[in-house]
Amino acid sequence: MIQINNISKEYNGVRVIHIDNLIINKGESIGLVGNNGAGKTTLFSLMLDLIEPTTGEIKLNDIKVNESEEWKKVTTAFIDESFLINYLTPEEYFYFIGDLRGQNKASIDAFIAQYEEFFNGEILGKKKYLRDLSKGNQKKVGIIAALIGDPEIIILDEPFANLDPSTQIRLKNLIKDLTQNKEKTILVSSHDLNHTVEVSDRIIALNKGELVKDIKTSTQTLEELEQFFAI
Ligand SMILES: Nc1ncnc2c1ncn2[C@@H]1O[C@H](COP(=O)(O)OP(=O)(O)OP(=O)(O)O)[C@@H](O)[C@H]1O
Repeated sequence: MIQINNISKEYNGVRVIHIDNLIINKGESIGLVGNNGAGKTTLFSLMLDLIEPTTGEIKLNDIKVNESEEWKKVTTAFIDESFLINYLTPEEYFYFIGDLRGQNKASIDAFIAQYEEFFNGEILGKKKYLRDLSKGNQKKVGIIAALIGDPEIIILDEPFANLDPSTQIRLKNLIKDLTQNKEKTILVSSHDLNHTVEVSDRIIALNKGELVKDIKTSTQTLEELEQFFAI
């Protein structure tokens, strides 16, 4: 469960996000939408204790993220390529993350073998450093590495961006599989309203740092969002 209380962040006196109260329950799959600069990445960064809030607090499974590291045992994220280690190959990076999450090499080999199709023959066994992969392929590595160790809370910032159409479809299926048994809490931000609606059971929209929509996904949601963003 994620609890957000009176969270705000200011830069040089300018408030870029403010959310009074928001609760995300275990098992929910959240799509976070909003125009450029709406505050999506800022919200994720606050949840992951990557930046200090100006006011308020965020709790992941009842743990205040800026007071203890315990939430890291159940939480994972891929925000951007700064989460990667550029001088490692994909395999070395997967083993490194596996090591952090108590997984041995054999279990990582078995884990990454499941994603052969997602990697589309461009990631494994190539002996390329992560810095030399295309942006889309770096993203594929980051997303799959984020899933190592079966974390309960998964935060993905714009996972569809830079991915080719085949991979976008595979990623949608992957997210749907992850959410199916309602054991995981998944937050995905995206500018693609179609994708977001398809993989999320609840949509949260930000506008200029304020929460302006919080709706259960239904057959009308895509149209509602398109109308909202058409203004
Ligand atoms: N370090 C910083 N210093 C000053 N302003 C910042 C800083 N980081 C973010 N901001 C501002 O906070 C606001 C929200 O940015 P954020 O990256 O969270 O938006 P976003 O919704 O993720 O946008 P996008 O869709 O373009 O990725 C923007 O106005 C941005 O310029």
